[in-house]
Amino acid sequence: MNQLAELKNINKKYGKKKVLHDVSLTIKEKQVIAILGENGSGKSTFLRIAAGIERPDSGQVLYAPKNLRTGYVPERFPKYLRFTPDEYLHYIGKINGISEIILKQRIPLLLRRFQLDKWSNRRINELSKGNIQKVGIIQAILQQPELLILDEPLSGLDLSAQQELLSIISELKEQKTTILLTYHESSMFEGIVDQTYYIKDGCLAEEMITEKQDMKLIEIKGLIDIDVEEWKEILYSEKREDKLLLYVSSDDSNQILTRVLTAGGSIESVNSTDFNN
Ligand SMILES: Nc1ncnc2c1ncn2[C@@H]1O[C@H](COP(=O)(O)OP(=O)(O)OP(=O)(O)O)[C@@H](O)[C@H]1O
Repeated sequence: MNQLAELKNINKKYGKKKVLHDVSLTIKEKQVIAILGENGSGKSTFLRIAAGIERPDSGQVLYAPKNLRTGYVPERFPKYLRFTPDEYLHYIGKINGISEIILKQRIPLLLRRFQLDKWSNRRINELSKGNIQKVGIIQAILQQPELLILDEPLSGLDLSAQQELLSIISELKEQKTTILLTYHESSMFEGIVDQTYYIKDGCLAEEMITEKQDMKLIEIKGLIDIDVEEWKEILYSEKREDKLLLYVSSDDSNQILTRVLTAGGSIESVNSTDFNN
């Protein structure tokens, strides 16, 4: 397998906060690599540096070939764009030097593949979160990137949009696109990811333990004034519309359920899940 990119001895600080400490990673072609870690551990920073969008304080990002085509989808794709998906994708395509003839073929095909064709003349700011996320992915794959970087691509989407996006990501893998991504919905990516790394205390380590924690996913509503996310037992939390999704170890779930009820919240559902941490 040929080497596609290499991040060498990357260091990054924000103010006094050291986020990445001497991090190195080799990305080989046709691999799907996951970068996992707790909230705030530096995953997005690492992905932005790998995409060439952010500069490290020291260290090198080397691509082979030098003009490697990279596509990057941020965790939050801008939702206030007043373009239609069609206009926006033409604009991005032109910036990337793709000819009008190719864009006229490729954009309608991608819009159809992502089931966005019926929305292609609506403005992006009028679309649902899932459809905006799909526009974000199309802009990244429009130039057929050799390296696709996805920052929490499923975050904030409902289950059917998540499954649809997952099948598109699997398809890209089958087409031999190299993918670097981060996510929290680990069980959904089983079978897609080839290698997993964790960022902890600024350092990157390859997955050592494949043992999964027995986890519960708790959906709650109605705890507006309490900062539940500060509860130390919560491994990961996510706001989704009016609900809050909490991932906790099964051992802690009863304690968390009691605390939610005591604080006046309502429990919408409790499900078993897995989550590599
Ligand atoms: N532009 C920035 N300016 C200042 N601090 C930043 C900036 N970007 C990130 N940080 C800080 O760097 C740390 C790492 O942030 P980053 O977004 O990379 O983490 P993450 O692992 O992606 O988190 P999450 O899982 O919550 O998305 C955090 O403490 C964050 O507040």
